[in-house]
Amino acid sequence: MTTPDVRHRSGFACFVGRPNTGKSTLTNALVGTKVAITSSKPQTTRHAIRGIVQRDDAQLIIVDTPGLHRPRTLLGQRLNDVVRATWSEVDVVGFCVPANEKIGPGDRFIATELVKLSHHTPVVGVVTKTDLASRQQVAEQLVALQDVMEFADLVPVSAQDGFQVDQLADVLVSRLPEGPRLYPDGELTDEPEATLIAELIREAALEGVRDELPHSIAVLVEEIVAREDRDDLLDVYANLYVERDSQKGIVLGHKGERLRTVGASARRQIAALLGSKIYLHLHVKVAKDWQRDPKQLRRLGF
Ligand SMILES: Nc1nc2c(ncn2[C@@H]2O[C@H](COP(=O)(O)OP(=O)(O)OP(=O)(O)O)[C@@H](O)[C@H]2O)c(=O)[nH]1
Repeated sequence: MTTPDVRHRSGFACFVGRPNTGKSTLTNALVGTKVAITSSKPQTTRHAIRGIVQRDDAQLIIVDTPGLHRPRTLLGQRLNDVVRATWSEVDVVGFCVPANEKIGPGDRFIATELVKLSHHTPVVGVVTKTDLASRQQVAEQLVALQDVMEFADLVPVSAQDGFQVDQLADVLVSRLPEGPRLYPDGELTDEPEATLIAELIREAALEGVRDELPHSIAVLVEEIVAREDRDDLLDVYANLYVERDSQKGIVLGHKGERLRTVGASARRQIAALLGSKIYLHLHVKVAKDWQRDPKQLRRLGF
């Protein structure tokens, strides 16, 4: 229960950083196993919700961002625009740098971008994977990180052994505005995995084409099976349904390139969700006017 002298806070956070810096693992450590059903997300964010930290005094919603890349193509630039838009929509950003790796050009590139928004969105420096470094190394990394940009706060954590995970939650929560829960309790879910996976794929597929295909994509996970003779690999079979042939083209992209990107992005998230390597078999199908056909709708899980 919220005590009268502590005001309830709620809002959004995202973690940014080079690939492999521990963002997903940290999100999972903060959130536990509860995942939000993104189809019921509040209108305040257009981005995939990775999880919700639910406390008596706060609700912290962690959203996902695709990685920021040095743009080489127009698509790369567009993607980066999406990333920046997300960063400026959240209440607090966590910039993740692992304790056991030297800060490099990739980190500095991200920092240059973060500095631009740090006057209106607080950026917390997060030194991750502290269990892989000595105390001395962690201390040095904190100092080195401070040289990269000015942070609202600095927190070393290990998602692996739980070191300072609660403290990080406190720091992030302290940066949220006062406000009521954005999700009622009931919307945190232990949804069947297939529903969550379908939602992750749908979100990935909508990224960047939401305006063109706002409500025209549905995803059905047909099967999740363990690969024979392997205990570390799951095959996930999913179909992505659109209403018209023209929409199929949009989803596939030139020579199927867009679908491959969508698949790769969804695969990473599904792997994080299931804690296993996965192979995603993703196919696009046209289900004519599925939004108006109750039979189709039921089949697609609506
Ligand atoms: N020892 C240790 N390993 C960690 C920790 N956090 C993450 N890892 C490992 O580091 C690797 C990358 O972690 P992820 O959470 O996937 O990193 P990410 O930043 O989300 O990666 P991308 O999705 O590629 O951007 C995985 O093998 C994790 O198991 C930690 O606190 N300690």
